Amino acid sequence: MNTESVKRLGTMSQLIKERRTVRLFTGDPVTVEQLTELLDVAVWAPNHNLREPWRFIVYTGEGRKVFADAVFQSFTQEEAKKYGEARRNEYMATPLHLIVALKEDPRQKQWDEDFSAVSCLIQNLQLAAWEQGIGMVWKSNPYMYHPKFREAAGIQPGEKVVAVLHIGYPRIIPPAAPRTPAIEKLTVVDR
Ligand SMILES: Cc1cc2nc3c(=O)[nH]c(=O)nc-3n(C[C@H](O)[C@H](O)[C@H](O)COP(=O)(O)O)c2cc1C
Repeated sequence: MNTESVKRLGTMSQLIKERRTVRLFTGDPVTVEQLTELLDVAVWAPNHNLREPWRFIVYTGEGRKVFADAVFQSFTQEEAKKYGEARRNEYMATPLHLIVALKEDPRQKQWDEDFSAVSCLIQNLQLAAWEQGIGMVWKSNPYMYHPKFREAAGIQPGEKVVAVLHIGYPRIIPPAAPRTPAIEKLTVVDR
């Protein structure tokens, strides 16, 4: 599948099934304006009491160095030597890096609701982007929890990084990994 065939996708069901996580991007830019439009779709995610518990930080252009440096700061000396350079190059070649952060509520119920809402928002974003031929990978790397990464990336105390998303036009779209039919995980209670 290429970008053109992504654009031809028809129904919402098709869009959901055909979206793929993209890890390799072309050099074509995705602008902050494009991202903002997509986020303005994504924020229609359901969220309890309309708390809108999210915040976004995007790194683009030279700002990608800030992101790369933040990740680098979380590395041990050995890790930095092993893949520091490769990671920097990869980050500088990817159009956008987006952090989606959750404003953490100290109340458990609200925290759970808000985390769920942010997850809904992220999937909205992935689908809205895919409709435009834009791909991304949702990352959950250990550096997200590292104090040095958090500080260098601009994460505030009381914020949880829910996702780091690397965003761009797909260079390679991976084949779909099959899903287990829902019936196999469905318990029907009818009496
Ligand atoms: C919470 C979450 C964390 C993820 N973390 C990573 C990650 O760290 N690295 C990665 O390559 N993909 C990550 N993914 C993407 C999944 O690997 C991907 O969704 C899965 O392989 C299915 O592929 P698909 O999205 O193309 O259907 C993550 C997805 C989710 C929802």
